Amino acid sequence: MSDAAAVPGGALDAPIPQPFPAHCLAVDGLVLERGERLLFNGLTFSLEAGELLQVAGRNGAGKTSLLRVLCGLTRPMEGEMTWNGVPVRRLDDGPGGHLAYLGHHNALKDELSAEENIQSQCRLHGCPQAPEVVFSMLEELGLGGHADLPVKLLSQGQKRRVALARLLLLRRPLWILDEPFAALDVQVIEVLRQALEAHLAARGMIILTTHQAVPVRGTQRTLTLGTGA
Ligand SMILES: Nc1ncnc2c1ncn2[C@@H]1O[C@H](COP(=O)(O)OP(=O)(O)OP(=O)(O)O)[C@@H](O)[C@H]1O
Repeated sequence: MSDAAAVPGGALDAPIPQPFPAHCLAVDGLVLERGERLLFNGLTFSLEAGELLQVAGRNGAGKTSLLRVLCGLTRPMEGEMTWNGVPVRRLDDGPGGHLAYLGHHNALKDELSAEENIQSQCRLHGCPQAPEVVFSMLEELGLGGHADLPVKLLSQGQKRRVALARLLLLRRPLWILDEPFAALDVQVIEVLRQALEAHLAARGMIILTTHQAVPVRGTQRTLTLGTGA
């Protein structure tokens, strides 16, 4: 099935979501070694409500590794993170947490449909959604006719769209996204671009890696790894 299947209007018509409270994240003095390579040493940055941080750097510079540290999937040798001034070991993505993470893998269960994948994850994260809300989001992302199929039957780009629909419905203030534009056709790139802008406008925060410029209005900063940071 063509990944260029229609996205109605090619745009997400959803209004800007209810604003989040003004959170802030501070990262101080992170040190990480991988396979005997020092990827970063004393890495320090902060992020305020409504800001986007693009993590840049050449292949192998440590971008994915940094996102994994932020999500608590990899433990740094040294360093501290605070969320609203309170030290945290990891940015919680469990029920009641503040984080939604979209990595290289979509983390979908192959045997479940798009709708079931999203419903189960939303319930697990403590924000159950009405079926019509899920279907409407899938429709926005051009998956209206595919909501009931096991996701193993979807193309790579369609699976990525399901993962994006889940991200948009999880309602978390901090999005951590690893190469979110990869495997998307131009129409869904536009949907994602608008979703990122709406998230920032609602005082959400975004940390993402991408090898392209981020075509999003709003406060953006760049953190380039592999420069002795
Ligand atoms: N589990 C691991 N064990 C050993 N080395 C690892 C591990 N995971 C990553 N690395 C190494 O850490 C370095 C940084 O990898 P990482 O995936 O963070 O880079 P990246 O900047 O995201 O790269 P790309 O742009 O290619 O996605 C690489 O040299 C990689 O081989």
